[in-house]
Amino acid sequence: MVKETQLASLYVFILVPLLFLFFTFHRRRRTTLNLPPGPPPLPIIGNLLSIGKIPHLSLHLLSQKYGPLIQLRLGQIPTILISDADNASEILKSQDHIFCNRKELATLKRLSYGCKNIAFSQYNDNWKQLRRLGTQEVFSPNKVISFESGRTEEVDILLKTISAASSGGSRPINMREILICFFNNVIYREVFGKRISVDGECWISPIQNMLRELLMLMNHDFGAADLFPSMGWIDLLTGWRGKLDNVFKKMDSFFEESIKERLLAIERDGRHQVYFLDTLLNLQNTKDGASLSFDQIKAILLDIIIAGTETSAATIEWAMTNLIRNPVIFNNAQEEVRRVVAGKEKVRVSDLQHLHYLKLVIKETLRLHPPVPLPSPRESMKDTKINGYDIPAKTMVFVNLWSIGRDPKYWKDPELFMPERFENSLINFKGSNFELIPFGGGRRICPGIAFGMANVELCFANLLQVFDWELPNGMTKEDIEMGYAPGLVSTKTAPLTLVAKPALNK
Ligand code: HEM
Repeated sequence: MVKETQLASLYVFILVPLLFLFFTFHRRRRTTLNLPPGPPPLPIIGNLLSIGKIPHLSLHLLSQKYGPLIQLRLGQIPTILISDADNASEILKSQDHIFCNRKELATLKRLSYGCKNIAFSQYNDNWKQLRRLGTQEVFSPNKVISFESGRTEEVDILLKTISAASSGGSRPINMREILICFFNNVIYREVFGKRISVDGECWISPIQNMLRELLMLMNHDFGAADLFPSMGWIDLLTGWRGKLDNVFKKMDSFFEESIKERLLAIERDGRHQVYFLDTLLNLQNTKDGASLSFDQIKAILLDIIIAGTETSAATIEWAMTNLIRNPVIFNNAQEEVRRVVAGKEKVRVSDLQHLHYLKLVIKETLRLHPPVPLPSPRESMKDTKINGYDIPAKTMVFVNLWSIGRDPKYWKDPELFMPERFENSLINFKGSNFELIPFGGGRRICPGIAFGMANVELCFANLLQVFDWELPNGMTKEDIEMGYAPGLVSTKTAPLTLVAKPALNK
């Protein structure tokens, strides 16, 4: 057995000098590097206080002061922040092969079966396999088309729910609640082949509460293990780890139950439509050996549910907010929908291709209010340079999509809501124009753009066709608050409340 005195000498004569050499070398290396500018970090916590409650706003202010490429230290993690299109293009296009890794965060790892999903996986074989299968089998254009009738039915239920909730235009309705409920039902139907709730009951369903808890934890509220990897035990003391375990267990048993139910339903009634879950289960035993594990399947279900619901609901809530604040634009959009639909009661999928102005309204909404203003951070996979600055390997990278959409270098009057700015413009949001990247870019660009837009456009067009919208009595457009609530998905501090009257001029 090693004696205590031997251990003490080992510590004093070997470990201490080694640690000293490590830190001296590390510091010297960092000081000889040409690092980007940035606010001076505080001891231990670094620039953590700069993140604030609404990270995309606080970080935007920092970029106004220090520039579009900033260096920060969040706890122990060296970080850079990108806030303009030129640097974003460098990260997401020219050097995408170096920056397409996701930073592994303990919080997200716990919730995603050890990063076995697409969104939080590092750039490794797991991600490559899932992304390939996802693009070919799950998010493909054929799948978008195959859900057309379910999507249409859900829109019809939504319109009835709004009519009932507003009692012919006499009661204001909470747009956020109703939209989140709608998108949950659409996504659940597409995933499991069933609705999540009976009409109007979304907010009291335990599943809905579980999802809200999940999203709150995925907000950029880091656990200690994320920022001080050597001190992850703090999360046990603060109760953070317990909270994660608790939500994870609820989510996992919800997935297990839903999968069991689906398998039973197939056995009982046969399979009339191939839902997302069916596609994933079929990929469990493929001949080419690219089989999915059960954990990977549940992790992808998580991807679809968290990525597909609140993002789409936020897009329409912001679009309606912008319209109600700009009556002329509202009128133009509504007039177009009613002209194209010409006498029909509702907008159908085939009408959407003719709704040119409506699409400009959505594009302008995504520019001003990207639903994911600060996507989950990337990590550099090796030492590199951007604009002459050194970026060491393992640097965490944030790209502020909110700042990019409002950069006066690219956008005239960036704070104004002007869909016409896209008239005769070739700029699209599919990842090739870096001044407009609400879905991100490069290898990790959102694979659900077509799904998201199919649901958003049909729902939004019908809201404009079927109802006339007003602010509740006594409220003017100046009273609409435009502040942001904390959260990974950007929403207004207070939900938009509107009165829906059955349309007169259809
Ligand atoms: C308006 C709706 C949506 C918006 C604004 C949006 C936005 C985004 C953004 C900004 C990212 C991060 C990209 C990056 O890191 O560069 C992302 C990733 C992702 N999105 Fe979406 N999304 C939407 C809808 C959807 C839908 C409907 C689905 C699935 C059905 C989906 C699935 C995903 C997945 C799986 C990823 C992770 C991709 C990866 O890391 O490889 N999204 N999304």
